[in-house]
Amino acid sequence: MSAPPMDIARQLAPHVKRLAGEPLGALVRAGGQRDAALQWQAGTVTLDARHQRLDTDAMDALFALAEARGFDAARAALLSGDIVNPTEERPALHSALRDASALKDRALAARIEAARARTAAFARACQGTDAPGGKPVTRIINIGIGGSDLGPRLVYSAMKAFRREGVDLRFVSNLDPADLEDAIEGADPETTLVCVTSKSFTTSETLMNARAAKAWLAASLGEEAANARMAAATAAPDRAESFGIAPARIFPFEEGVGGRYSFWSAAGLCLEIVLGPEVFARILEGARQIDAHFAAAPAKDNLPLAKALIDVWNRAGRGLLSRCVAAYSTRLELLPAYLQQLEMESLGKAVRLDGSALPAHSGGQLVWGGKGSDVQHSFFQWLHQGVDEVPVDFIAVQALYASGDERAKALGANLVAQTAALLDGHQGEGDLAAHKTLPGGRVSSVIMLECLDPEGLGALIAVHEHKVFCEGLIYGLNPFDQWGVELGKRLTTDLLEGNHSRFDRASLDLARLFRL
Ligand SMILES: O=P(O)(O)OC[C@H]1O[C@](O)(CO)[C@@H](O)[C@@H]1O
Repeated sequence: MSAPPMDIARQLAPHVKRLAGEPLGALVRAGGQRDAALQWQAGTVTLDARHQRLDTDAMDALFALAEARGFDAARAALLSGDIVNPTEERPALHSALRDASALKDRALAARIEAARARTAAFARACQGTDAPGGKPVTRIINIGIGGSDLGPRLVYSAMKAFRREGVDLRFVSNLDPADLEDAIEGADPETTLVCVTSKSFTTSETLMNARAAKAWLAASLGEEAANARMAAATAAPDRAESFGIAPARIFPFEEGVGGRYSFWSAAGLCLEIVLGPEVFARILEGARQIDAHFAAAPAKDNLPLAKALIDVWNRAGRGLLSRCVAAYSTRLELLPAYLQQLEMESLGKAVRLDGSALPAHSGGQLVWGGKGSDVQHSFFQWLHQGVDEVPVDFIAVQALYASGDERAKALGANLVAQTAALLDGHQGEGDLAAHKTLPGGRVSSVIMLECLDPEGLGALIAVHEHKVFCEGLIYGLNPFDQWGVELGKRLTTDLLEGNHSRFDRASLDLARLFRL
């Protein structure tokens, strides 16, 4: 990561200028080498970027950026467990959680493997009379926020079809008491397990909710039995113990596991219980296959790198701030929210690792989106006829659309229709021609899974994790820290403790209304 900063926009400018004048439809229909150069495959995931305003020369220029930034060495450093998060002096261990064999630090690898065996054993115990309350767990409540919530939430929502019979998982993240009220609805405290998931075990939302959940358990079972139904997943086991959770039910993970990359670790404990260790292992295996592709594929064949470069092209080259993710699958409806944290917390930085400022129109994109085809009836109007161009990532599941169900087939047809409408637009006619015209020329990519099984889900998430790493590398920023979230936490504490001196009048008026 020590390569010097680059003026990405200047290097891409000749290609951006050359391609800006081309009608996108004509560029796409030219076919030839361009077709092959804009499609990638990694295991069961494919990326089709033929609807991007790109050609082979522009792609070559993008791959040259990756080479100039030392892609090969940076990738090796990530996967072998070197310090790739220098502002916190940590490695980034999410790939090692899938397969620790590439780690240089063998003691660390052994710890990761032992931690996995322990969570799997606990998950199995929860299925029978070895469960904390002596009866199989029927309700798991995961209490966590940010990465300690969004990962487990996405995976559970995507993998509902694989959950074990007789057990349900609910999530509590927000401080609104309604979160916990919903999570305990219909639950039997006797057979409920509360998993407190917090890397730091200092996050105030999580700790307050954990206290409230414990009080709910204690109200019907008493203090001791309530404690027995509390488990923790954390990188700070001492703090979890001080909180009152018994060491036997504290499942540690490494400091080098970032919060938004953490569900592969013990932070996925709630998933391992509700899905069973075997299904959880299959999710890891899908991710491991992408890790193997990312590790071995040459730059030009490397799907996560190619996706990163396409996003750099649109952001730094073409100046497009945001990217829309439209997942054409109900099971993947939480993917946009998950990617929002993964990408925006990782790449929402304005300084490079060397402390120099990033130029305008660079750094992470504003990521937003939703579930197709629903979003066609909400914000797609803006994508088709609004003033701004926004690249769209269509997330597709081949086996779903080809399943023979006529609704699923129509869902696939909707996806294809939208990519075509964005590309070609439509020339309106008659008096209202101007209103009925869609300009077209709007870019999109399709990221397709063969099938949304545990392996497919793991692969899809790992592709995005490595993509984010590559973008961080190209921009020269650290995708693994998140200092920007700290100030708000401190100010909240100030308000709750009555330290009002640094607040402005409007803020204090609000504080008074809220009785702070
Ligand atoms: O797991 P923890 O330490 O409770 O943190 C929760 C979340 O808070 C953040 O630190 C900041 O929002 C995220 O990075 C993290 O996922």
